[in-house]
Amino acid sequence: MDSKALITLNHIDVTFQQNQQTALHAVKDASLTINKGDIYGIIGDSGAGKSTLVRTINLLQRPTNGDVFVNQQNLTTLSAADLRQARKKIGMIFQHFNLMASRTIEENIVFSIKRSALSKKQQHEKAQQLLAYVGLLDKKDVYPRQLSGGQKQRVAIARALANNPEILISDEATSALDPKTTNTILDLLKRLNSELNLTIVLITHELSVAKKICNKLAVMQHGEILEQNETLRIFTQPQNPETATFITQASAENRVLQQLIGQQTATERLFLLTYEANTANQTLLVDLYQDYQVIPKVIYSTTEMIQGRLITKTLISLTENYPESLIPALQQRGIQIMQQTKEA
Ligand SMILES: Nc1ncnc2c1ncn2[C@@H]1O[C@H](COP(=O)(O)OP(=O)(O)OP(=O)(O)O)[C@@H](O)[C@H]1O
Repeated sequence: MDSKALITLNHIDVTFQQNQQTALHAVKDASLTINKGDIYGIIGDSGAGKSTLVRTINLLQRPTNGDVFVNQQNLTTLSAADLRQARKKIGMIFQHFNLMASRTIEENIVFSIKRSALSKKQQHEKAQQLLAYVGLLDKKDVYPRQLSGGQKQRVAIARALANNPEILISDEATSALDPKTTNTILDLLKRLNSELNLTIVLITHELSVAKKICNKLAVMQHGEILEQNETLRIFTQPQNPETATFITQASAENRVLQQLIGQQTATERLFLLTYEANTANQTLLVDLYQDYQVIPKVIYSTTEMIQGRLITKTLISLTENYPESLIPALQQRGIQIMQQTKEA
């Protein structure tokens, strides 16, 4: 086993028996490795199996088949008492915060360490330190209903940290928040990762979240992991055509693209190019003219930051008689190129 690996999921299957005749295969033969210090994103459509797979990491969901290793320890073979100990090292936050409405913010945090070796006084000191860390010490005596969504998620994060976890699982933790609050929570998660060396496993259906903080991604579809790689690679050079289709369809600009593609005439061919906006690529369109005497029409172009790198997406139109060797030549330059056709 890889010695840097903190979490290894080995050939995980999860099947839900729906009735005597039918079973739903929610996760199919999924294997992945998460290293210490990763912010590892799991992306994919609704129902792809993301939550089910991630819930096997702390055995909230027992796999039907396969092994779960955390710190080289196979959790599936542990006794109930050892599993309880192992789970303490894995904190979790959720979309709907899951705070206890009848307890104050401080009591919510104390509750999760009430069986620890700490004295009552130490438990309260710890809760207050954690609230200070997430910037909410002044709210320690209020109840969850008196907080905004972003503040509730900060409390949930403080609570998840109370047992000094090595791993934090975030299941759509920003999905109920507005974009500005989402950014503050993502900044906080990044801080936990760099200051506390916390490994984060993050489920999201928002590609912008994955682009902003994940260093690695696994893409799931119909229970299977289609592809796993560094975030930049997934968005710029996906190896699996279904990954490429998923990230294009799930992207914010897809509607605009579909509209433009719908206006395509019979004699033109549209291609979506994705590439790093570096000096070599600044002359891309001029190079196409010089090398192939084609003049691509630029229909749409956008640039965004992924993992600190500027990535450009450009929709170009070529006349139908473009030279075929142009496509492999672009791919050789590290440019991802996808032909776009009108949806049936
Ligand atoms: N406890 C369960 N019993 C039966 N079926 C389940 C159970 N949990 C999940 N499923 C089914 O397994 C499949 C995968 O669900 P899962 O929640 O893992 O997907 P997801 O990718 O996290 O989706 P979403 O983003 O909508 O939460 C779905 O078809 C879901 O209905």
